[in-house]
Amino acid sequence: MSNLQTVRKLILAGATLNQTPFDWKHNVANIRHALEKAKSSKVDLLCFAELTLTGYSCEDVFLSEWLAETAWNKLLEVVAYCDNITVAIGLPVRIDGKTYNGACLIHNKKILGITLKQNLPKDGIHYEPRWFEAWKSGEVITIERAGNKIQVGDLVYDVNGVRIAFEICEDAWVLTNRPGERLCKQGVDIILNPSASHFAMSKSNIREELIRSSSEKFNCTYLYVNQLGNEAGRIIYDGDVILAQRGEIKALNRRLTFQHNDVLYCDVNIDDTNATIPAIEIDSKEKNEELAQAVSLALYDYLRKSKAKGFVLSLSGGADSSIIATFVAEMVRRGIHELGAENFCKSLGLPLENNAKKVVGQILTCVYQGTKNSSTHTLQAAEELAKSIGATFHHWSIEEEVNSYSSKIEEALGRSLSWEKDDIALQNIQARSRSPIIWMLANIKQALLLTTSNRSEGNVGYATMDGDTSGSLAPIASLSKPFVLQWLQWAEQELEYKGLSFVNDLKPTAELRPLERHQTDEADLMPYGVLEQIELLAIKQRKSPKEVYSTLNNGNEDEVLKSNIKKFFRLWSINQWKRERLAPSFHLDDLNVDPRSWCRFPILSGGFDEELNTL
Ligand SMILES: Nc1ncnc2c1ncn2[C@@H]1O[C@H](COP(=O)(O)OP(=O)(O)OC[C@H]2O[C@@H]([n+]3cccc(C(=O)O)c3)[C@H](O)[C@@H]2O)[C@@H](O)[C@H]1O
Ligand SMILES: Nc1ncnc2c1ncn2[C@@H]1O[C@H](COP(=O)(O)OP(=O)(O)OP(=O)(O)O)[C@@H](O)[C@H]1O
Ligand SMILES: NC(=O)CC[C@H](N)C(=O)O
Repeated sequence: MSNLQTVRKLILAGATLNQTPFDWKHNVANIRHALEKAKSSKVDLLCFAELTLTGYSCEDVFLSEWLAETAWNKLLEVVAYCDNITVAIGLPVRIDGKTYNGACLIHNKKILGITLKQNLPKDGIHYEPRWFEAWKSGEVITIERAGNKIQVGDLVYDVNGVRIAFEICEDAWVLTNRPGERLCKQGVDIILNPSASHFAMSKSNIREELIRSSSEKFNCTYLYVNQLGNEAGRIIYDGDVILAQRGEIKALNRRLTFQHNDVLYCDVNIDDTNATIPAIEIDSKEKNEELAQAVSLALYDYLRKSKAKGFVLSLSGGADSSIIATFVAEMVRRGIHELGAENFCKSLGLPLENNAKKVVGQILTCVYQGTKNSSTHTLQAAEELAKSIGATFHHWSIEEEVNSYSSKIEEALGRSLSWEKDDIALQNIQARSRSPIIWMLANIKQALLLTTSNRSEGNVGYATMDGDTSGSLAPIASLSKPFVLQWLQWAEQELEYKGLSFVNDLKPTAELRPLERHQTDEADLMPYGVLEQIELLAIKQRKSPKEVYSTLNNGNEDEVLKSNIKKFFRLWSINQWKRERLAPSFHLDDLNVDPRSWCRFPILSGGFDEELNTL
């Protein structure tokens, strides 16, 4: 930053990295790679995301002594690469048996200090207070590491006449106690915000507006850098780098890249912001498009990080399994487009293949598993879709297995089973008979079995445990059925998956009862639109049954609505155990029912009995 004193111009950069919890070799190499890029572009100040060294999602390992100790040693390795550059890098810091979430500022191979996060997120999917202590605003202490004294806490740094400070992720989202409020009074020029902010549909605009308005409010240059990709299984980070000056976005990258890292540079003038050279890349905020990109990246990261050889899917030709097959095809298309066929195949341990459809054939195996209750329409829909995307497709009947189980039970009970008496059991045995054989295929192929559970059925337990819930990854468990249905229409048109036309012509049905009974999901449950409305009020807005009713009934008595609300709350309560057993799922929507990331509810409860009786 040699010329800072006089003109206060500098090249600012943000580096978003796809890290993995305590994968030291990869994480440090990735940091180094981004650093080299920045140095060769003569960057003066480079900011990485929150907890970049360890990864954001080390969970209870953050409570150990060894993680912070190793992170410190890795930090020293990174410091040694920081010649002629100022670098901000996130890591956990352990002081007196407590862990803090820190951002270290390094200038020309010297540690200037470590800022500690003051506001810890505890809402939605965030559980930071379990692992970290919040730092008190205004406090600074000195710690010793290997004989060196280091300032930590609430710091403002002066680097060649430019005043730099931090807000660490949630520090910017809180309504009170924002560090920025105090920093702007101290005349800070640049606020750096290293973040780990999860993807949720339509959240990106909110994030950008937060950064823009922060730069205006604090009259400063504000640089925000998010984590990238599916770091640890469930949560996807957008990987956005946003630079704003005094109320104007000056630099923005395209989110959700398949690359390991993305460095965005901007020629910044601190005093005359009109002289800053904007660097704005095109990034789509359209909900269906951003979802396609996020799920594609999530599947890609999950596959390469789990080192599995591909995916196996029980493909019924219905919406849920078909959207998942389409997502896998889309992951291949986007991955090849961005990385090139060679890098894409290499990163997944696949033989080189330039044709995207053939790559899908290597990665995805789909099986239609019919019974006498399956229709030719669903078989055709499954087969046409699989063929159109290039997936490997098998078709077999599980009638023999279903009959074998049923006749053994009949013999043991000494009576015949009937649809009148044994409806649910006769449905479930079909769903369960599909499971052992498809798991066997997954074992043989060393592949991951994808389960097709969606959020609407998760709400009410409309799935057979260890039947259609079988699998080790649930890509759409946070998506509602209405969203799935409209996305498929969009994908047929906009992404040109013409093979979806048969799928899009069908009505959701489990096909578990005899065909002449014309089973449909909505007849079994309630219209999906109604279910979604009740869910929004009952789960996201946490309203009581009475409040849900009074919000939806438009002032009129509505017995059907009452009965649907009762059904929802009853089924919701008795099926918590099923949600506890769902396979790990991607967090795609901030209304999510995954008890291990978003929504906690007792497994055993009063089930709203009293509240429902007063409806
Ligand atoms: N609190 C609790 N804690 C632990 N376990 C509990 C429990 N309550 C019941 N259970 C156990 O759960 C069992 C019942 O669960 P489960 O066997 O899954 O079956 P269940 O939930 O009774 O029935 C499955 C429902 O899903 C529908 N389904 C199935 C398959 C596919 C589709 C589709 O849309 O394609 C729909 C089907 O029409 C039916 O309405 C009980 O037999 C009991 O053993
Ligand atoms: N005939 C079948 N062949 C293969 N898998 C099946 C078959 N029927 C059901 N399944 C599996 O069970 C899952 C659950 O069925 P469900 O009906 O909920 O979903 P879907 O058939 O994909 O979509 P929709 O509900 O819109 O018909 C399917 O996604 C699929 O994985
Ligand atoms: N890592 C964090 O502090 C997350 C903060 C914030 N709630 C977000 O979702 O972006």
